[in-house]
Amino acid sequence: MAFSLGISCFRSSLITCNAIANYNSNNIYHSHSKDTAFIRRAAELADMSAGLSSPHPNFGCVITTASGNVAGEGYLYAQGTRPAEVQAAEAAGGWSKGATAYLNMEPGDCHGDHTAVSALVEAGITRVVVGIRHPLRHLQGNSIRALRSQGLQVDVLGEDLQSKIVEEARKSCLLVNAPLIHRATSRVPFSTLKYAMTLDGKIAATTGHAAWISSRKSRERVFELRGRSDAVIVGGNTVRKDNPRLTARHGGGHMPMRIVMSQTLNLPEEANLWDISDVPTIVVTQRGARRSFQKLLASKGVEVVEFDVLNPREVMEYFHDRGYLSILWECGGTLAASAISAGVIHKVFAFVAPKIIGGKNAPSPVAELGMVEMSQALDLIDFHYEQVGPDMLISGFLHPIPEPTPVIPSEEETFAIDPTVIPYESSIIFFYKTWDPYGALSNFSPHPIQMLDDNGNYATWTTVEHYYQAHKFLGVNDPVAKDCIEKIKSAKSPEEAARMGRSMQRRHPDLVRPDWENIKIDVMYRALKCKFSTYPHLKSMLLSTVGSVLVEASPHDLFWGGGREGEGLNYLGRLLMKLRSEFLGDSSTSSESNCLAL
Ligand SMILES: NC(=O)C1=CN([C@@H]2O[C@H](COP(=O)(O)OP(=O)(O)OC[C@H]3O[C@@H](n4cnc5c(N)ncnc54)[C@H](OP(=O)(O)O)[C@@H]3O)[C@@H](O)[C@H]2O)C=CC1
Ligand SMILES: Nc1c(N[C@@H]2O[C@H](COP(=O)(O)O)[C@@H](O)[C@H]2O)[nH]c(=O)[nH]c1=O
Repeated sequence: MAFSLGISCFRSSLITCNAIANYNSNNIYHSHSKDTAFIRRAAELADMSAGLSSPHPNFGCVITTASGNVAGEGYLYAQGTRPAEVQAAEAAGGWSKGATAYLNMEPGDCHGDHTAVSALVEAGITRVVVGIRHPLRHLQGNSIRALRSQGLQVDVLGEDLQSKIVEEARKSCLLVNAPLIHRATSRVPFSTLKYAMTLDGKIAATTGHAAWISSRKSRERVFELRGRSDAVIVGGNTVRKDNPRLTARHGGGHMPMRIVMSQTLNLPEEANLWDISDVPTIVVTQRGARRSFQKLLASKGVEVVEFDVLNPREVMEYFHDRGYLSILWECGGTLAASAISAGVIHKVFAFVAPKIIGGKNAPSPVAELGMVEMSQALDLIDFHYEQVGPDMLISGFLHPIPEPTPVIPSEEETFAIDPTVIPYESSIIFFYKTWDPYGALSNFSPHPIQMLDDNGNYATWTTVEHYYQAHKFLGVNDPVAKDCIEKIKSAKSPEEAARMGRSMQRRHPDLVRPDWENIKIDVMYRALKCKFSTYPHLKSMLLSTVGSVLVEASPHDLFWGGGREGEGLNYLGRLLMKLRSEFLGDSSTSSESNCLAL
């Protein structure tokens, strides 16, 4: 079938085409080799839209005939456009009958229309090989189940197919959607630190002059990296020294937001970054810093966001909550060291130019990390070397890509908490973000509660999270604690309330009520009982989950959440299951006594 390779491989790298062609001509690979070669091709296709549109899940699909020829290919250009599977099936036409489809990732059926699944079924595909399950929990497994229920054979790498080469191919699928996997498993976006340095390890001359260290070709590569990111971030000093633009000048592609981190706000009044005609800029700063300068920035249309504590982790958590998937750090060594220390940098791209500038005080890419012995050095994982023009690009990971598959907690343990869960027949309901299915179980769901305060008056709390966070400081005889309660109470969002409560607790543990650790579960239970008593539809939803284990899928909160690997204590899930039992045990259960159930 000569049609296949000629048409389908024109966009692929030579290596992949050769691998497939070799397979066809020599037939030397066993079945895993064939499957993994096509899965890698699907991942390669999936990567094609990166940088063209705003980052989104990357999907690629390859359809092959029984004899191993490529009949059709496709990749998702952007969210909401025609799915990769639809395009591949159309390209394959009649050759789809009895064919195998290779998908780098399980399709996500966000809108309930099963477009990708239907396309494969209607095309007559009989086998589907999936690189990874969808990392978002409410979508995970749905399409695989739907395909299997239609009689298709579905093989998932690492589950139904296992070997060293399968693991390697699976890794390419994890890589192509690393930002989405991070979104599903951690509280911060996927961050890449990029810098250009001379052969003697300097990112600027002693004077601070840095234009340019790397070659034009390397800098064009940087434009492409920017286009693949949701935002580019620099520190105040880079703005002062370089007056950067930070735009992705790679030809009509996606433009990332620009973020400046500055504690002092001692920044120039005129700067390229304050020109927001092409793309917006956000300045994040310390609360109260140079209010007059903040006004000036606002008058230019630059958004200013104040933080109680301006550090890379808080800033990244904030941008995660704003929905950012991936961030490119193009700062100098000072901020880079701070970000690495905070554990928010996942990947490094270092362009090394074959030139020497010298200078005892010339800056280097990463400033003080507090390490004293070489044995403490951070080792890069999965590193890669590539020549770009005259420069060498070294890239690698500081942290492995997290495993997206959730670990299921033991059913016996759950039965002990809630006897309505029948061991071996239960299912798990994960909840986390309020927009997810069962998102209303989250403490961040927008359901105000009214609870009696110390003065015998009913006070309204915007969310359970507001109530919970503020109660850390209740009864403490200190004006700062009282002020903090009021601030948390009027926080615009539960995210903000949580940030305030947590950071105050970290910075001023002396202001937290002394009995907090003993009473926090009761405080939470009271608020939850009030919420679910106040809103009948929420109570019905909770009751509809009978028989299921409820797990708050928070990867970072190991007390209230289930943790990344099921290692969390899942106290929120436990309390909800306890409340469910209480509601079931007595249909006339009164509402929480301190609660004004509407
Ligand atoms: N070759 C390359 O790839 C690059 C080279 N450079 C060069 O590096 C030099 C600047 O490096 P450097 O001074 O390290 O600049 P940075 O970009 O690291 O900026 C440091 C500034 O970041 C702000 N900041 C805010 N929060 C924090 C925090 N938690 N930790 C640390 N910093 C924070 C502060 O700004 P503020 O003082 O306003 O409060 C601080 O002074 C310039 O000469 C520039 O040309 C810069 C980027 C890339
Ligand atoms: N000097 C240097 C880099 N410096 C980075 O690029 C920014 C300038 O971007 P722009 O104004 O958009 O061209 C600058 O502030 C710093 O973050 N990058 C590189 O790839 N190579 C280089 O040699």
